[in-house]
Amino acid sequence: MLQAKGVSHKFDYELFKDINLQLHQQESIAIIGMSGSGKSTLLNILSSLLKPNSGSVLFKDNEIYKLKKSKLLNIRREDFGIIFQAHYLFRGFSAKENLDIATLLSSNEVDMNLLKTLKIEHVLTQGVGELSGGQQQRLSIARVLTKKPKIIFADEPTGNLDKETSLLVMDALFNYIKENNAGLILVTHEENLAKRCNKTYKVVDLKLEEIR
Ligand SMILES: Nc1ncnc2c1ncn2[C@@H]1O[C@H](COP(=O)(O)OP(=O)(O)OP(=O)(O)O)[C@@H](O)[C@H]1O
Repeated sequence: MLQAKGVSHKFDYELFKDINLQLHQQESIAIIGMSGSGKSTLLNILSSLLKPNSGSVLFKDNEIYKLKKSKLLNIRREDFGIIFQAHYLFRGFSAKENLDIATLLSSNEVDMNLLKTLKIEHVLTQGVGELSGGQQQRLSIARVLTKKPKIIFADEPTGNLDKETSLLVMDALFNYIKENNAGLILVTHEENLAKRCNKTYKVVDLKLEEIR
């Protein structure tokens, strides 16, 4: 479904050299590595947000950075679900209104079971500003999943959640990819989360090393 071929990238210094990766349907991949090793940058490259210096990223056999801007935007809007460390909810609107935006853009219904799994079904009428950080994080994840993306790119999705709530979120993500024939690429510092994925790669010396 998603493939990276010979991806290299540098900012002031070289971050990656000739990275190759494949994600299939119903598959989950964890990316781990030292702070500053380039995990978030790689996720940005894979998720259509940052064109690498060289190499290609293919989604369903199309080189995404060679597509017309409008096509790339469509993929980003419809097929890719990107969960950032910082969530971009609309403050001043209620939780439900934030979810409604996703249903309007995708014409999918909000999945009440998902909201229950994430334990946020009871906060729908509250304003975003009244929710705790963890509730906001889970609401932003519910909003991404409501779009029914084919691939979820998640950058430390459980970063500011306690252990129990992290489990809820990861259960929701793993259930989602199974039920929707989707894929997951997860950047995490937490080894126990990485272990739940089908494959784990570590960014070491400009390369991806598979950890078994
Ligand atoms: N837009 C940018 N311009 C210049 N340098 C950047 C840019 N984005 C990231 N970097 C640099 O690239 C390196 C890798 O950053 P990145 O955020 O990808 O690492 P990371 O492994 O995700 O780190 P962490 O685990 O701390 O979140 C860092 O040195 C960072 O300063």
